[in-house]
Amino acid sequence: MGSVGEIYQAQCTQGPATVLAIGTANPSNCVYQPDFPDYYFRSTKSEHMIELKEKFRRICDRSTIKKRHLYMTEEMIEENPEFYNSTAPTLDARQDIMIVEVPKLAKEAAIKAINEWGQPKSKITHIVFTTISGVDAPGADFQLIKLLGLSSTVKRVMMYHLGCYGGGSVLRIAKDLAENNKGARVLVVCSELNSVSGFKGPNGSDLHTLLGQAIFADGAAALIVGANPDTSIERPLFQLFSAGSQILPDSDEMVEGHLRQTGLSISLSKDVAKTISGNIGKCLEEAFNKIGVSDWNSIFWVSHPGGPAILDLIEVTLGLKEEKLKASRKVLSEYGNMSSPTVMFILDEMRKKSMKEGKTTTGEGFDWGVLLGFGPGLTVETIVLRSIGTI
Ligand SMILES: CC(=O)CC(=O)SCCNC(=O)CCNC(=O)[C@H](O)C(C)(C)COP(=O)(O)OP(=O)(O)OC[C@H]1O[C@@H](n2cnc3c(N)ncnc32)[C@H](O)[C@@H]1OP(=O)(O)O
Repeated sequence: MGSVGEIYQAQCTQGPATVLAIGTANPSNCVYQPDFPDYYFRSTKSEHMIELKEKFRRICDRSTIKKRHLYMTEEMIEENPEFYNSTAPTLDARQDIMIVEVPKLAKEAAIKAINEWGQPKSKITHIVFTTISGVDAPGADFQLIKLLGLSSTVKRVMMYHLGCYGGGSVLRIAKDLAENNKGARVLVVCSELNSVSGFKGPNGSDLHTLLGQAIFADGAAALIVGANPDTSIERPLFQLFSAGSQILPDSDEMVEGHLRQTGLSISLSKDVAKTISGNIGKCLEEAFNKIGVSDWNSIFWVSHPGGPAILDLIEVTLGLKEEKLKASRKVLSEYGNMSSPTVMFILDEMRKKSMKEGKTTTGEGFDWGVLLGFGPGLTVETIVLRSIGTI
């Protein structure tokens, strides 16, 4: 038997944690943004709100979103008129859907990630799960273990109600778990049904909700994360080199998500883009200082899009070349703002595009990259990524 110190050391790994697979999933109902103002005002019996519909059309047109996947179909909305009555107590009905459907969508994404990883699911040792779509006990992490048939000894971290920065938070936690537990393989999951949690009818005195109906969407993503990959059977995609988290000054009320009897009520200040872009340089400097990187065009970018105004202002403020935020803009355009899983869809797009275009690394040919999660707080999660050579 070894000394206590040796036994302790044997439990740890040589990092860094590495992404070994990515899977994504969306509900089958797909809505096209140019059709959505008609769809939304028709299904909520609000066609008489002509001016508000025109404003909504302007927001949809400016959103740069082409299509989104929404669990709530037009038929469901028509069959549940209380969902678009902004004063009806609908939380129970919303919870009944989300408690079942959030883990189900997560399962679809997780199966794809596990299949890509190619290892038996009995090797999964931990789950880190986030959603802002409903709360329950035992939680969505527990339900996912049952749905996938994972071991009852899987160690769980469930983070409810983080919002859009959650995609960064789960990676930060998974990194620590993978690097401090030898042999750990962490299933990292974000699953969101924003169309159920926050669906409301149009109301001229609640423009934040109106904006939310134009940009938020549904989706789930799952990653397998582990340190010391066995490259004879596992394929590394990105290393999670370091992780930081920051609350931005004077921004407490800029993005809020309050769970009410009427569903999730979101507020989105018009200053969000200005505040994020004004602070992002400092977050990057702190993250990359030790590595000696200060040219933000020399790294690859996986940024939560929020909305086009946020990406536009980050681009201008940091002097980024147009191609830097291309993967973020593509996911925004094809899927909308899915909240927490959006950054993982962008990571997936990044490695697939890099491979397809014959780039030398999974990060568009660059060695270093950044994954940014933004959300209520305002909170910024900054994950420094290291790409993997493709040759
Ligand atoms: C980032 C996080 O913290 C986490 C999240 O992801 S939460 C979501 C964050 N995303 C946002 O807050 C959206 C950011 N905003 C945008 O991307 C864009 O402003 C937009 C797509 C909404 C509109 O595009 P734009 O180029 O700014 O067009 P613009 O003509 O100025 O605005 C269109 C309409 O939207 C309205 N609008 C813009 N921002 C608004 C807001 N925060 N609340 C209410 N209305 C808003 C404008 O008043 C305007 O109305 P009119 O046409 O009647 O004047």
